[in-house]
Amino acid sequence: AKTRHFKWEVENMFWSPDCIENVVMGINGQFPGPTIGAKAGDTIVVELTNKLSTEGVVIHWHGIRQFGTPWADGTASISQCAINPGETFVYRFKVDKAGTYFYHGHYGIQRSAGLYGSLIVDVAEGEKEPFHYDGELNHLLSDWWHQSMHEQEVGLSSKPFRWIGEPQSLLINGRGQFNCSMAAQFGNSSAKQCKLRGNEQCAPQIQHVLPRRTYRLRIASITALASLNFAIGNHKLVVVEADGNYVQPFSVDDLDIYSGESYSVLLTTNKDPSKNYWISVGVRGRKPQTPQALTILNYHPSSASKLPTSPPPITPPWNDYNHSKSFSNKILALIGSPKPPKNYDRRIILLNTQNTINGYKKWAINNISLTLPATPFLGSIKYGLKNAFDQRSPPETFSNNYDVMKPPINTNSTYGSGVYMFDFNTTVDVVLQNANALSANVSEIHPWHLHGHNFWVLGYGEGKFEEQDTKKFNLKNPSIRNTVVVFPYGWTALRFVTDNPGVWAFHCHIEPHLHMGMGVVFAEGVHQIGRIPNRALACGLTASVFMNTGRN
Ligand SMILES: O=C1O[C@H]([C@@H](O)CO)C(O)=C1O
Repeated sequence: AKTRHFKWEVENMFWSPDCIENVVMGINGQFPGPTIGAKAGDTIVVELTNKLSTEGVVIHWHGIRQFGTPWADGTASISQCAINPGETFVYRFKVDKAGTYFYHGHYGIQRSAGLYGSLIVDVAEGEKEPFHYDGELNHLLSDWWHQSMHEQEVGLSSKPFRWIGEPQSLLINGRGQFNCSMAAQFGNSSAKQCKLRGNEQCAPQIQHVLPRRTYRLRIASITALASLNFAIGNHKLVVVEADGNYVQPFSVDDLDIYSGESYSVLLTTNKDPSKNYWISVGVRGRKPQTPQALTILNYHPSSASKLPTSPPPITPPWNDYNHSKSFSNKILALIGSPKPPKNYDRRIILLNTQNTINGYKKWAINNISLTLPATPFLGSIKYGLKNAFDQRSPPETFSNNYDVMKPPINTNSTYGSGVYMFDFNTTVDVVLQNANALSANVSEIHPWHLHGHNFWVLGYGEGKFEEQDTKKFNLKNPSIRNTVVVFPYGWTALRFVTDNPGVWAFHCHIEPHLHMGMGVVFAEGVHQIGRIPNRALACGLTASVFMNTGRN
């Protein structure tokens, strides 16, 4: 195993992700940030210098569990203090599991500013994947607004509330076309045909393939809001990996991907090699106002500038949830994958609701809207600093007479920063319960992401979760993931083992929703954690501890 060293500088810079110039948060002058490639067992060292000059920064390594390094999880207020302008923080962690991962900002809504990139972990030297491929192609998917991150944030925190709206563009590897369409000549767009030379920042990255080969397509979604559908014209996709875990292979025409998820699919280049084919990405789950993102699958030796001969694949209708559910239900663990424990030690039911607090629009979990404290939980729990956050345990469930199918009768909610404290090495079941939002007949999609862990997806259901639903839990071959969707008016059940000492965020991966309070904090085994680097905790009340004792 190797140690891979990187020196990164985070800075704001002018960039044209969708052919319109904006400001993006880049790394070393690049947007998206550099792709990290590694092998399972390697140690990654990123010396991150904040060159933003007016705000702090942190980076979360999404899908990396941080066994033994909980201070490197990159969550401001949870695992570390934000890195101040001019300061450098060293992230050092092991990538123990092969898979398709990514990294992104986890402070304020910096992910919406474009602070993200890919992290790809191959199997260790001498090891083999359980499938064969000749080459691989990476697709990091995101959504993009012309309004700046700061304008978006102020809108979300204002009274009256100003919603960010739907994205202006979808980006594939940081590239989209706002004022033109690659497929305008096929008549399904009001935009004019793109006349790109190819060297523009917004020019699509053409994916080049050889005929009669098998490719591994890595697809990851780092969107701030949009749920996406990925398809390639005339080609089937065989799903083999989800969030760094192997799945029982199955074939689809298109796949839904929610923010925070990743997949690998196998593509066989067995179509007419004298043609090129569309790679398309469209919006699902919210009424779209954003055109499809397009790029081209270019078969050798066809010219890369040759457009496909037919229109791009049609994205399934945004509200065809049966299509989405059918896809989710097909995702099962590869035979031989670790199975969940048969029983759980503790079950928490988390109801998500849209609420108001003093007229501000928020999201709440069991009627508590998460606010992050000034002192990172990792330090305040370890040092027993009781003034640092709410000491009361957050509720384990919600009122039995709450009607999840109707808007809340009382929209009021409260702020909170309590922590679910779990006994070490126990089995926890979480049931995510969706509900009607503030407006009647609206319930939204929420992809939930757990830090520090993978979990088993035991099942999905409609309406309110009932005890008898546990009979339908899949304990035989549930998929293993770190992000899972909760469908409108439905519930999702998952199970995990508290085997990783640390403090871990569990939250909706929609960036504005997390910012509006849609998350909870889990902690386990914090007292077993050894020395935490001072740099991680040199803020808030933990800074005072260091000043008084001279050491951590
Ligand atoms: O959090 C959200 O707020 C808006 C809407 O509910 C109120 O404007 C929306 O679509 C969200 O997802």
